[in-house]
Amino acid sequence: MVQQTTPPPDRIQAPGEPETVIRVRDLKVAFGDKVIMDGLDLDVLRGEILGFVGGSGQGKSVLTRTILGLVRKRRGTIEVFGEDVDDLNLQQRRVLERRFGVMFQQGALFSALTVKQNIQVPMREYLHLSPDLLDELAMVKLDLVGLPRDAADKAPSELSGGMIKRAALARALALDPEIVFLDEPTSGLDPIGAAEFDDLIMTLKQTLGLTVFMVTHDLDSLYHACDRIAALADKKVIAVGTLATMLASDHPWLKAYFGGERAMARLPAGEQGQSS
Ligand SMILES: Nc1ncnc2c1ncn2[C@@H]1O[C@H](COP(=O)(O)OP(=O)(O)OP(=O)(O)O)[C@@H](O)[C@H]1O
Repeated sequence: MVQQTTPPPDRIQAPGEPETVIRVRDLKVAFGDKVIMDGLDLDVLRGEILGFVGGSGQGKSVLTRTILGLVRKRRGTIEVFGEDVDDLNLQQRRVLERRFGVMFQQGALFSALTVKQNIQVPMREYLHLSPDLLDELAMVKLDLVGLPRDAADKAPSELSGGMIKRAALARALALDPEIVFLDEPTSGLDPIGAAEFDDLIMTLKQTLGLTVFMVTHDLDSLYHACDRIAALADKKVIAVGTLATMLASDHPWLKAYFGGERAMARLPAGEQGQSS
């Protein structure tokens, strides 16, 4: 007989409520005796763009790498698609990895490979396809991110900053992931290029149903592209919610971040009255 177990109250999903695709609880990460996170909780919901903010060196990239299994945690649980990652064997882990796409800071393309070959790196690792099919798939990914097809045979050094970001995104999308992790995707882009990149992410979210975990310092991205924002300070996620939630927070770091002159100047008109 199959034993029925009742999920704990915080796991029961009300009808119509978005699924939690990443669920982090009581996470502790440290390097030696330097504690980076302690008691961190975070939910990422299916189909959302979650903007992740925090001061420099607070651990945003480390959290991403911990969720990806690249940094070992000291304590806590990380569940992805409802599975505790600690319970997965090597094969299950590889299956899970295929559902992730990752775009590291500065694109991190292999400089000795062409754009097409870069996009094909994850495909070669996980799929067994003919060279022709690999080429066709790479072209589909180029189209998807709005790169011209003649970019395929170029070296990363021949691309503009904006094109490098798009190529890196194409590689992150190589395996048709369900969740993409973007580490400061618009850094180094001019405001027009950054806005175009945000539009691309929003379009991909709509058309592919992607869930996006985006570490960013870009206020415009936070205001215009993100469905929710999570803020990291004091080794924890101190607030999570819409921009209005951030603006209403009394936490000193959030007040300084979102209430500062630069942030206020960029605030969408509808939110202007939210912060004092
Ligand atoms: N492998 C490592 N070994 C030791 N310390 C590390 C390691 N990786 C990161 N750290 C430290 O962890 C802290 C958090 O780093 P992290 O790169 O996550 O910050 P961040 O919030 O992403 O910063 P930024 O916004 O500047 O990119 C830093 O103090 C960093 O020096």
